[in-house]
Amino acid sequence: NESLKYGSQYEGKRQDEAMQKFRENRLGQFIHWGLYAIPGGKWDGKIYPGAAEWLQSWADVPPEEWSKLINQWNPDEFDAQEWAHMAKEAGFKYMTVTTKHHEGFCLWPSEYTDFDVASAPNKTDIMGELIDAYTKVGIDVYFYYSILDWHHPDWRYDIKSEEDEQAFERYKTYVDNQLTELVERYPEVKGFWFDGTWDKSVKKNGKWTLEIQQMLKSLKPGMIVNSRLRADDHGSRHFDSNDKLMGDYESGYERRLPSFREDTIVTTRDWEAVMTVPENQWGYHQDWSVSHVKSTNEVLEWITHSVAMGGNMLVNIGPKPDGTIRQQEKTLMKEIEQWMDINGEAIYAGDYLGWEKQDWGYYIADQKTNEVYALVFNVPVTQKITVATPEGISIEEAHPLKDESESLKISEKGPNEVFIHLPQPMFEAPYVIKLKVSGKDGSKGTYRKAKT
Ligand SMILES: COc1ccc([C@H]2[C@H](O)[C@H](O)[C@H](C)N2C)cc1
Repeated sequence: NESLKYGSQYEGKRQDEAMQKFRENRLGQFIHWGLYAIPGGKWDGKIYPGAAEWLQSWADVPPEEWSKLINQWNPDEFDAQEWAHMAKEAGFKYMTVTTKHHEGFCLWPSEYTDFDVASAPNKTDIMGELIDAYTKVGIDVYFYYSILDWHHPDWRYDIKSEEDEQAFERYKTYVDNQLTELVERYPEVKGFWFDGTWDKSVKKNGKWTLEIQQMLKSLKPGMIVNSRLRADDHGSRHFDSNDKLMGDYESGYERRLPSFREDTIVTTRDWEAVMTVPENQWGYHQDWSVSHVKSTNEVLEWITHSVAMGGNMLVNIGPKPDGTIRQQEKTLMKEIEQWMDINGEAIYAGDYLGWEKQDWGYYIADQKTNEVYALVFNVPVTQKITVATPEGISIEEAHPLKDESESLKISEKGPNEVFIHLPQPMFEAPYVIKLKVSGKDGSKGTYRKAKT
């Protein structure tokens, strides 16, 4: 291990209350909103199938032309309470919203730029409305902030000249000022989700990325910052040159999940996956036929897979330019609500169990109660699931969360292996079973050692 000045600052999971709450939240809502919602993936009459919030890039729109979209920013149907209510009903425990995406447009009245809502026809302070409405219903709010900024004249992809150096110094001050402004204006914010940090200019400024983290934590003790912000002394990102995680949790899983076979190392740290409902649309795209759109059961499996590996999941919505939520996303939130109303106890405060992964689905252990859940996604034609327990641990009872008064038949399969017989007719939604487990040492049988 070499000594690094701007690498990882501590090892292991933060155990303070703020981080414990992040870890127990497990299920969050990601919101991508900005000027990109106005064209919604279409420019000069052409639909671009790529991510709608990247349309400026796909359609190669000059910044000064893209910036004119500010004159069309008028979300007159925006109702933060409605969004917060839908999110609360769906069972989201936290929410992360774009304050500023790569386009550089600020969804709050910033004193450091005119490219913000204060300079648009509709001057609503979107960040203020959202953090008030979501906090009021008990949902923790986090801010997404893109370091990459296609609008700001001092942004640089790389630092190759004295002029670049001076410009980027001005840009760093702009960012520091905006981040300070966001925490001071919205002190209930719980943490920051940084993005747009892959370019050389940021990788050459690892010290700055640590200073941002330290500044935020001094502004608000307990503040949570993702690994994607950080570069170390040598430009290594997320993990420093000694392979130590930087930031408070790993945020490398974007539209992909760790594998139970190869990646159980993730269970030794806090992490969060983020996912889109279409294959790859974060901002509003008017034509979702351009790619596969995940069904509710697919989204539920993403959520379950993340929690079963000891991580969090942010499910994304991309609101329309008028401030309303598209029907597919409203339906999805309603269906998540219906499933979470019955099965949320297996998700909230859920964690990695470590029993042998089975093809029928996932195990989740409750961090606090030590209850064990089997979440069945792949219906077995044998009409029973195999549960193989570690030495000395056995399954006493099995009750479906749908109706806990029901008991499922358990039969011996072999040493430390039982069958749990599933009800007929087979079910259409992920079926969650609460297992009553006994252990040789009297523990509740939750075998927690993560295979690293
Ligand atoms: C270069 O590939 C990228 C770059 C940025 C992203 C951005 C998306 O716009 C969205 O904000 C996602 C969370 N982020 C990683 C996605 C893919």
